[in-house]
Amino acid sequence: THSSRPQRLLRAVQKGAVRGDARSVVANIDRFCHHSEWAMNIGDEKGAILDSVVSEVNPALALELGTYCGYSTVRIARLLPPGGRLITLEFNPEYAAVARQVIEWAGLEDSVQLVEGGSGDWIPQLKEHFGVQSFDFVFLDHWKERYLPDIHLLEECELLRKGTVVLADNVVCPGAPDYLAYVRNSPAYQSSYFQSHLEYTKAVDGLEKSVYLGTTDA
Ligand SMILES: O=c1[nH]cnc2c(O)c(F)c(-c3ccc(F)cc3)cc12
Ligand SMILES: [Mg+2]
Repeated sequence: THSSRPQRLLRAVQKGAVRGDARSVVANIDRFCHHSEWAMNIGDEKGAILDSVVSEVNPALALELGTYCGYSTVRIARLLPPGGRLITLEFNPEYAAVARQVIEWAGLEDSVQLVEGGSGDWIPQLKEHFGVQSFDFVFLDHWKERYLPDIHLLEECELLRKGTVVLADNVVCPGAPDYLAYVRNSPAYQSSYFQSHLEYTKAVDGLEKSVYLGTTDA
């Protein structure tokens, strides 16, 4: 009946962070991961790059694939403009349960909608279920094998518009070579790489930022 790592991470937030203070939730998760247990949050170094891209896009509507414990969910949601919304998809129910509580501790539950389920099943339902047209910003941080099929699915479901920014974590470690080859070679994207380090370690990792240019169809 031992706790899980996500549950220990949540306890660290509830113990150390100020309720309603998103910055302190982020700081306490980073402290926990630096000093107690590594966890696969984007972390402070790559998180600063995420913050700068989100601030530049200033999305009214954002999508995150892969919530985990809600660390990047909080980083993104705290930067949304008034009325801005973030939809985040998580496959693992245990992660989702922890993430809901982390998001609530940060006081961001009103601008975040967490959906439990697989991205492959949910992406085709987002328009009718949430009444969304297209996303201004998409963050890929779920599973490297899903990056390529899911960006194709987002295109097919017309959930991207000219100028939508797609940011992908872990393009080096664990790596998503097929995804990188696609966004870097497709005329539909203007792609750029931000070198950084794997969260809480010295290993190299990076983020790929890809701006959707739309299709050449008439
Ligand atoms: O599966 C993942 N989904 C989303 N993000 C991840 C991540 O940021 C990681 F560092 C890692 C990771 C896990 C173990 C390692 F040894 C290295 C990276 C995995 C994921
Ligand atoms: Mg990641």
